[in-house]
Amino acid sequence: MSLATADPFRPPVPTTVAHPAPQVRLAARGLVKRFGATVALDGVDLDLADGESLAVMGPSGSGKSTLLHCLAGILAPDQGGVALRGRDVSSGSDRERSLLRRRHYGFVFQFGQLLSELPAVENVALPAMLLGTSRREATERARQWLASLGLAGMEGRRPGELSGGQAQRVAVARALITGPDVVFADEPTGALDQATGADVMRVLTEATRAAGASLVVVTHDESVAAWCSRRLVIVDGREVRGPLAGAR
Ligand SMILES: Nc1ncnc2c1ncn2[C@@H]1O[C@H](COP(=O)(O)OP(=O)(O)OP(=O)(O)O)[C@@H](O)[C@H]1O
Repeated sequence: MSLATADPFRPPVPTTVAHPAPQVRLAARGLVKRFGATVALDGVDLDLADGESLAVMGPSGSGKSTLLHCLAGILAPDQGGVALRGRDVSSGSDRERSLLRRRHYGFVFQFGQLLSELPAVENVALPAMLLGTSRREATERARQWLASLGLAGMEGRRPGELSGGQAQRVAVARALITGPDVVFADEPTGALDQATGADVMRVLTEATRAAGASLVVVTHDESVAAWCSRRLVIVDGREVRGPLAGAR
């Protein structure tokens, strides 16, 4: 049995349809990014398949966040490129990359980055409204997402009235409400204790997979990476392969 959804905006419901073999969804080739004299990325290649979850690991300052930002179109690489379903998405203008992020990507950050003055339901509904969905429809979808992630009854709470783990669940719902192709998470459990972090990773990986999105997680933490299907280790802006990679 697999999980799929006819309407990508709604929480997934179980079905029994067969899926075709996974395809490469996001591909990066020869990514180089410099900040002045610092070479943050020094020729990174990457293929992310449909439904795959990838942990990006490595020491502090190795280029993990820079890689995530280049993959997600937040930064333009100095050399190389990124393709989403075969279409180049790294060379557009700031505005084009901003639209790309809104339409095709979801984001979960270390501290959630929810809007503190808005209740949870409005935080979740906002990305759908920015894509043109009516407030009523977006609010209904947001309620469904919050309920499906275990937050029924907390729709009206502001971020300051939620625990860290609850706030990250809201962030996961907000990342998924637009039916993204890829969800990017930068240290999503960095502000949480071990048990709460594991709970957030379970929700993040299960909900992302069920929604048909691929996932990229930047983390220092082996126990967080263990939730992902594959890992990429970078040191000094380059991928490290082989047994040493697992030891880091
Ligand atoms: N906006 C920037 N301006 C200048 N240097 C930067 C900038 N962003 C990143 N760097 C540098 O690029 C290198 C890679 O940084 P990056 O944040 O990608 O590393 P990281 O692996 O995510 O680190 P951490 O685990 O500590 O968050 C570092 O030397 C960093 O100082």
